[in-house]
Amino acid sequence: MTDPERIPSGYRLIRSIGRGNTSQVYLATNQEGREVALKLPHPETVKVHESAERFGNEVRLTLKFRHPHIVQGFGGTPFGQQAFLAIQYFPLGALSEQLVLRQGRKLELPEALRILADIAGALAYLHKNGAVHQDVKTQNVYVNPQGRAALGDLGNTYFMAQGGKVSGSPYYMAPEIYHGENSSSASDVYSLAVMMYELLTGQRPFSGGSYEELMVAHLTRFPTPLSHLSPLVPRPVSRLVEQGIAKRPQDRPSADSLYRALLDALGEKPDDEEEEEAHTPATYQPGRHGTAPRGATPPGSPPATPSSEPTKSSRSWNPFKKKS
Ligand SMILES: Nc1ncnc2c1ncn2[C@@H]1O[C@H](COP(=O)(O)OP(=O)(O)OP(=O)(O)O)[C@@H](O)[C@H]1O
Repeated sequence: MTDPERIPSGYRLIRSIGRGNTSQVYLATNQEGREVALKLPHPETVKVHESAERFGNEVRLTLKFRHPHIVQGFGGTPFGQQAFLAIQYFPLGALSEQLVLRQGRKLELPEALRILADIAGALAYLHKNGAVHQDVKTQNVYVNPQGRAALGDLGNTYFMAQGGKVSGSPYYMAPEIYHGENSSSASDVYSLAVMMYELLTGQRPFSGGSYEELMVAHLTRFPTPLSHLSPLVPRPVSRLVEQGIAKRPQDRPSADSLYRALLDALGEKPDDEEEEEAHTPATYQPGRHGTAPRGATPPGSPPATPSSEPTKSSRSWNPFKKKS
């Protein structure tokens, strides 16, 4: 039973819709009567510095970014006993849950291309703004009943200007992360390419029954080429997926080139108009957020050091500064 004192003012709980490691999620209505997914951190989350920081990070970044394919934030409080995050509600839940309900039946090709184009677009937008998501996977993708997708869970997202971080989920994590090196936009591309392979073929490129087995798979194995398993996937897309899961980050394409190839496969052009620049330019202040490695951090993770040049926007934009 939720302590009524923890329900943010103006919100009305309808029912519980999910429980994650960090928070309990409710379907609720907000002040305007809009249905939202309301995330309330578990009491343990707010007590432990690392997890409280991660939740706070998710709140602040979700409220800062504006993109049609990033789960929209409507309101939130990052820290303290009253911490919460109200976001866009997706009645079908996470894509991973939809895939389970389909009992292994793979998505139709246009459906998969649509979802992947939306997520690649969201990722290209984050990268353009100097951010790395660090946890691209089907559990963090939400698809609405019209088949349009949004990328969620910005809890591990960080700005390249703040220095590299090490985190991810074992099925999707890039070889360099297993090596204990810093993540970068190329590590996100790897995770996206793994998800593309999964959605376009109906099977994951790398499998294993334990963290160690998965590590060996990501570091040493080369999966069956996507074009062999799904010959109907347009060749430029399957080629980019194969490049996206390259072992070396420098051999991978950009999220933007994946986005463009996916749009091309759908017969569409990039609509730059639909993007809004991330807002609230402010002075960059490193060090506020500590990324919480999520169960998969290799031992001996290095200290955070800059992994790439900050982009223009990441230098001038501080996500942690309160809106004035
Ligand atoms: N926007 C949403 N719309 C509908 N259902 C959602 C939404 N966000 C979360 N859920 C449901 O709640 C569950 C838990 O959410 P999530 O995984 O984001 O929890 P978390 O504790 O914040 O994250 P993590 O487990 O990664 O720390 C999801 O699996 C999904 O079923």
